[in-house]
Amino acid sequence: MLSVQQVGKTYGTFHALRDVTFSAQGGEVFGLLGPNGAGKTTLLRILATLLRPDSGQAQVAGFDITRDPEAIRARIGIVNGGMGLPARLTGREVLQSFARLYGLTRAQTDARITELDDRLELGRTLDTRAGEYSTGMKQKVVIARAVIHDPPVLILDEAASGLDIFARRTLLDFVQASRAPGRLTVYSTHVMSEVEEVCDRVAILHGGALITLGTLNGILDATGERTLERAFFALVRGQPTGGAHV
Ligand SMILES: Nc1ncnc2c1ncn2[C@@H]1O[C@H](COP(=O)(O)OP(=O)(O)OP(=O)(O)O)[C@@H](O)[C@H]1O
Repeated sequence: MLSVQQVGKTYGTFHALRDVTFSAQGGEVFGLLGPNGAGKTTLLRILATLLRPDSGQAQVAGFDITRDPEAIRARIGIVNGGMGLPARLTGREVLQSFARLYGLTRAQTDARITELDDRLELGRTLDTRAGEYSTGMKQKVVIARAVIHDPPVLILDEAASGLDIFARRTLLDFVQASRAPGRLTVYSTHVMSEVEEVCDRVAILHGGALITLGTLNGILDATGERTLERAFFALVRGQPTGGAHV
């Protein structure tokens, strides 16, 4: 479902990603964990075909990021921090316009909106203009928009950031319930407890390098620590603190 081979990216002389290699399968919620600046967003932008790597290769949903970016864009949904909504449109209108872009019929769109209303508790967001949304309402519609076409690969980049506990709970429950054969969610965050709760496996990025990959229990066993946070500090001890300059 997702395969990354020796991907590297530099910004000028700064190594944001170096030699990152891993794969993730359908049926999993795959965590990407790392502190600010670790390279998570850079990696996710490469996987979403929004940014080209300087080196290495990657395939998403069976397609190559360099050769078939359009095929990948049709098969992924992405949520990242900077996404806005048109203030004058209601949530329903936002979802309907994206559904049209993806070629859904009116009946398919209505059925999908009903399903997402149920799963994401969209409620009154559907008929309220986006300009009047709270942060939580906005993020729910942004997530619904990302999955309106029912993509096999969902990429969430710090999707719980800024949400209150109710909206955060809805999001984490949605991610849990999205786990299904042939479907992959990539869940990127710097919040360890979110990884502990929803991810089947996690890759930890630090200074642009992948420093470990495994199940939560596997990482705890390997480091002899009791929590992911303690394991993280054990793993980064002695490593450079940021992407190095060449
Ligand atoms: N366009 C850019 N030009 C120069 N440096 C950049 C650019 N984009 C990102 N960087 C740098 O690359 C590094 C990795 O950034 P990235 O956004 O991928 O990290 P991140 O793990 O997503 O962190 P955060 O959670 O803070 O977004 C950071 O040091 C950042 O300052």
